[in-house]
Amino acid sequence: MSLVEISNLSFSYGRGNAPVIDQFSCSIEKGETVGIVGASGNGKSTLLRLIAGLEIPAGGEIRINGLPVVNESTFVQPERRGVGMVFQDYALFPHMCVRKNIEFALHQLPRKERAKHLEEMLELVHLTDYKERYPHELSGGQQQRVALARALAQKPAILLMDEPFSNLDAGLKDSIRSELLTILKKAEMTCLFVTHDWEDVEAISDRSIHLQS
Ligand SMILES: Nc1ncnc2c1ncn2[C@@H]1O[C@H](COP(=O)(O)OP(=O)(O)OP(=O)(O)O)[C@@H](O)[C@H]1O
Repeated sequence: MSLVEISNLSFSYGRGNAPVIDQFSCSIEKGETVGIVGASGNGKSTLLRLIAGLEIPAGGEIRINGLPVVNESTFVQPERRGVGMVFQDYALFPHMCVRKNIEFALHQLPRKERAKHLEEMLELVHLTDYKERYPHELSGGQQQRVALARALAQKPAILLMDEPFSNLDAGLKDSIRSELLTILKKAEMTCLFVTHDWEDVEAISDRSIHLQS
């Protein structure tokens, strides 16, 4: 069974506008890292938002772990889908230190478990020594790792990442890509990410999906 199954998904921004996603279908296996590529504006970010539950499709179905999260009669709220999302700008809370940014994702755990899980996440992304720093005191790559830790902390079934490397300079990209690959494989994570860059696809994905406009 595929972890994510998308069938005949359609979506447009506003009634009467041309569809951004038109009868799109694909499936993703557990543990796979899949890159979504395609021309600018052809709906890559929208597809991630639909899977996360941040947009409602006009038609079609998305199943996660065999259960429908959206179809004509079902809509499962984003926080109940088992989806972690890393946004293009990382969306860290600027007034919270690294520790608090990650703890935010752990609020439903009992205090003791929360502390243990926080330490595990910090170790995974190599930021144990940075936990009291604020986002503006971190490099782009370190901010990306905080966003990743926050998304992974919720133990999502699938991790969605929108242009995860776009804010990094060329020098950082190589090392961050290989670090990310190690983290994903260590966590046995299923991951779907959007990119413009074929080098990202070659570096970290098992395969790619070309989204046609
Ligand atoms: N909130 C919105 N309201 C109206 N139209 C939107 C909205 N968000 C995106 N669009 C339009 O929908 C289309 C798909 O946008 P989307 O961001 O999914 O594309 P993308 O493939 O991720 O683009 P890029 O590669 O440039 O980031 C674009 O034409 C965009 O202008």
